Amino acid sequence: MTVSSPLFTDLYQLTMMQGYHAHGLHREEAVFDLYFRKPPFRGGFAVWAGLEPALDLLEGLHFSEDDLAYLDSLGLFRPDFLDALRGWRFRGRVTAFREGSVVFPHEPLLTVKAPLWEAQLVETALLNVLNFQTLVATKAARCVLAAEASPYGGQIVEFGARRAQGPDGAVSAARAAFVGGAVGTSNVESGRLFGLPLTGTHAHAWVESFPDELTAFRAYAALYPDATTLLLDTVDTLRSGLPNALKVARELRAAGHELRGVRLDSGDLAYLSCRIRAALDEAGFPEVKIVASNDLSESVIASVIAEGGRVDVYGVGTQLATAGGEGGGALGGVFKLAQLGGVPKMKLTGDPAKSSLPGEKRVWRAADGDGTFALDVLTLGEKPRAGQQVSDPTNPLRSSRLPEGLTWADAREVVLEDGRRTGPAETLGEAQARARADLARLPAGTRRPLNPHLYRVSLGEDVAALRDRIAGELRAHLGA
Ligand SMILES: Nc1ncnc2c1ncn2[C@@H]1O[C@H](COP(=O)(O)OP(=O)(O)OP(=O)(O)O)[C@@H](O)[C@H]1O
Ligand SMILES: O=P(O)(O)OC[C@H]1O[C@H](OP(=O)(O)OP(=O)(O)O)[C@H](O)[C@@H]1O
Ligand SMILES: O=C(O)c1cccnc1
Repeated sequence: MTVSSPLFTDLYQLTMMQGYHAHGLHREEAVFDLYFRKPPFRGGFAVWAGLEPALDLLEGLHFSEDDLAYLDSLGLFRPDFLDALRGWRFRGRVTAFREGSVVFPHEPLLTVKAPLWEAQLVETALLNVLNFQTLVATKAARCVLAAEASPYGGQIVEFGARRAQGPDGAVSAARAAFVGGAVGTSNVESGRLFGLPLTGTHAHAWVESFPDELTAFRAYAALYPDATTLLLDTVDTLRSGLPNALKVARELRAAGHELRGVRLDSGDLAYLSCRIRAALDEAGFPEVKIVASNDLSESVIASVIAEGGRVDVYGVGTQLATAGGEGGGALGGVFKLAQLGGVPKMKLTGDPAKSSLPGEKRVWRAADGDGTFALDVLTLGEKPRAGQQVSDPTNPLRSSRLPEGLTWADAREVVLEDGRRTGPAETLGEAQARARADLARLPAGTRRPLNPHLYRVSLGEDVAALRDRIAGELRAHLGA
């Protein structure tokens, strides 16, 4: 299976495609919006990730003879439809936030404008790639924000391949974690695929494989004299690991090298890192880094720092690669029809948060005088102006007037035209830099990990009026 296979979709997309084809609807121009309704981890934001792999997927999509033979074998698809899939490719336009952007609920993150059958097919794969990578990038950003709150600084590396949801999960989690601010991964295949910096220490098994800890430490240092990080807790962190590591650090220095780091993998990481920092400093090794691991999460990192911990690098595994924790596990991004053949469409439900927003929308982001993001506004095209009325997408009763003094920017770009990229693919470094810059522009309360201030995404009057008109028509049709 590759994700660029057109069969990486739900069966109903293909059965609908055949139906659109049979009814002559397939070439109708459709507009679909991809968005989520709730930020993950009960936080205030998400870091948008997975766009470049999603564009690769759209550019490469085609039905091979094998794909068509398999579809034929299902006994569901007619020869004329299968014939029409020969030479089929995605020819749509995609407008999206650039990767690494900080994004919020209810705003279209990516809009597909394409013949209906093309847009319908790609829903599953787009959501698969973008939901997961956005979730993991957001988790990484939360860990990075926690680590950087330390007066001494702190970095995140991704250690999660052994716990990730399958090989694909591990590889895309490593990529997404980097977008969210992790500085490296332990997974070598991810390093190769994406050019990510690789990082690593050694395991308990290394120490257990030698007659004693000191011999094991010396053997590792002899092999990697400029890249050794020693794991301290196989025997006893303070009574054995630390004194043995100090011995090896002195021996390395005498031979013209420096010990790179030590790793803590159990016990109270705040207490132990303080004790070890003091011992390393006192022995003349202030540059030796302290790495910590053991079921870390943004809240453990914050706790270690609140207690004065001196960890330099946090190796985060399970919680990062599986995006675990409350409000994690999955991002509920959706892909909803907003317009067909020029006619705005919406899904009406009893729950206003679940109704979709009709029309072809633009996302505008406002910044205040010092560059801090102020709010996002969706319009049918026009740039918002001071004094205009805007309203909450889920509660029309909550409305306000746009203040003076905001600078407005079109938040998205056309990234695919006629199914082809409009420019070169961005590098992961660019995406990571964008995430860092955007996170720095978030209001502090929105960055807060728990019970954050909810950043405002509002509807311009034109979008709200269109939604009210169509909702009214749908209700009138029901006789409601
Ligand atoms: N100062 C701290 N504040 C908050 N959480 C911490 C702190 N120090 C360690 N932790 C976390 O507490 C948990 C302790 O895990 P655990 O009970 O497994 O302890 P342990 O000493 O590592 O034992 P084991 O040897 O079984 O791994 C881990 O998730 C660890 O990251
Ligand atoms: O964030 P995490 O999921 O903890 O990932 C990193 C962990 O993976 C390794 O040990 P492993 O968990 O395989 O064994 P251990 O629990 O016995 O250390 C490593 O020593 C870390 O503790
Ligand atoms: O290199 C390490 O220390 C490492 C890698 C993966 C998982 N745990 C630790």
